[in-house]
Amino acid sequence: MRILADENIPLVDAFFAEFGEIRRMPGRSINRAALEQADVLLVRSVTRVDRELLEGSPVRFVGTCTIGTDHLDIDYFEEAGISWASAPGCNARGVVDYVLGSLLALAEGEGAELEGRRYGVIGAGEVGGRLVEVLRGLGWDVRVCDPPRQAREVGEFVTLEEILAECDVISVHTPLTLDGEHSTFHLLDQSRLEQLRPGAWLINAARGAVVDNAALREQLARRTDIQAVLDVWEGEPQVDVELAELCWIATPHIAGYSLDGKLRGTEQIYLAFCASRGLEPTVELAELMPPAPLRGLAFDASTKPSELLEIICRAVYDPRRDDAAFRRNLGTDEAQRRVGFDQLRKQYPPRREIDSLQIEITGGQPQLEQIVRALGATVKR
Ligand SMILES: NC(=O)c1ccc[n+]([C@@H]2O[C@H](COP(=O)([O-])OP(=O)(O)OC[C@H]3O[C@@H](n4cnc5c(N)ncnc54)[C@H](O)[C@@H]3O)[C@@H](O)[C@H]2O)c1
Ligand SMILES: O=C(O)[C@H](O)[C@H](O)COP(=O)(O)O
Repeated sequence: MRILADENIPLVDAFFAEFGEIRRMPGRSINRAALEQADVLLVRSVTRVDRELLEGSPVRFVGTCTIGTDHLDIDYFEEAGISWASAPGCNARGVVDYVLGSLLALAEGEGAELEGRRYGVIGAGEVGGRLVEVLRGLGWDVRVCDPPRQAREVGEFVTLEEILAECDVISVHTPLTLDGEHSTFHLLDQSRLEQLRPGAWLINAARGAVVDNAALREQLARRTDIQAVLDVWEGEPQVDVELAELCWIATPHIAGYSLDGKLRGTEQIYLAFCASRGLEPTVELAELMPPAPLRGLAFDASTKPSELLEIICRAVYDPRRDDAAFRRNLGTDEAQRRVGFDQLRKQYPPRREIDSLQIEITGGQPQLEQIVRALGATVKR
């Protein structure tokens, strides 16, 4: 079997070498010619995989080691009988850690208290659902807008208009969809952005085009009270420099780039591939995952709740590090900025996830232990 893989898929050899010869390429360079000799195509989000790319090729399995599927033409795969798989939820925790780190940075910069604000989560699936759980676990006031879920389940959902009118912090976690009843292309367009509350914070770590970037740039330029955190950009790797400069945190689509999340993405595609061929999986991620450099932290009962939250989150990940690197790249010329965007992602330093930490609180303290549990970490006894 001939496998063509994006060069940025980690552990591709460990999981796929037993099935045949693996060829690697930059994801943005994968083309029809490269696929003439491929039965299996493994991609990330930067490769558009559709009829134009695949028609006439021997490819019979497409796996994307990502949560998002907006770069795949799934209707075409089904019409052409091509098996496919994505990696739902693989890096959702990394995005939650990114949002927490961004909230801490915003709170510090704006001199605001996080617990006094009202949170609106738009799209409560793998990422948004976990985020809601964490924020509510911290005892914060959270509203959820998810019309597709609302149509299927009983739950406490609100409309997008209510989120805009009532929430001080809005975090967007929908897929990018271009059509259908709940299409999300420019879900936050000019008229909705105009409805942001005074002092609102907007976070988008979903897909760039869910927020109208030009309209957001205009809002941020006009209203100095609102703040934005953007990890994803319309037209990336191209970035609207003026918009990026107006953001509180700006990063090159790395919110979900925890090492754990990336490796789980490869594992999930391996498992899906085995299932599609009726094969018994033989490789286990647990045996390949390197130990985390930071296993645990210890506090005493005098620690303030806000300090505990800040120390735990920042010990694992602080998005200001990625923001600083991203801004250095903004200063280069346009061609270099696009290359730099991809390079920052390709050379991303290993980052682990908050929920792998063991936290000891000597003397016990129920409020502190509740924060640890809300973050998904373990209280060490
Ligand atoms: N920045 C990153 O590194 C990164 C990492 C992981 C995922 N993502 C992106 O985050 C997004 C969410 O991922 P996920 O795994 O949670 O997806 P998911 O499919 O599990 O959840 C998406 C949720 O959005 C809801 N939704 C759909 N249309 C909506 C609408 N119009 N209004 C409100 N809600 C709507 C769905 O019902 C669903 O519950 C995707 O766009 C994904 O590509 C980005
Ligand atoms: O959809 C996802 O899983 C994320 O957006 C993921 O972080 C994308 O990473 P990429 O495939 O672009 O490396």
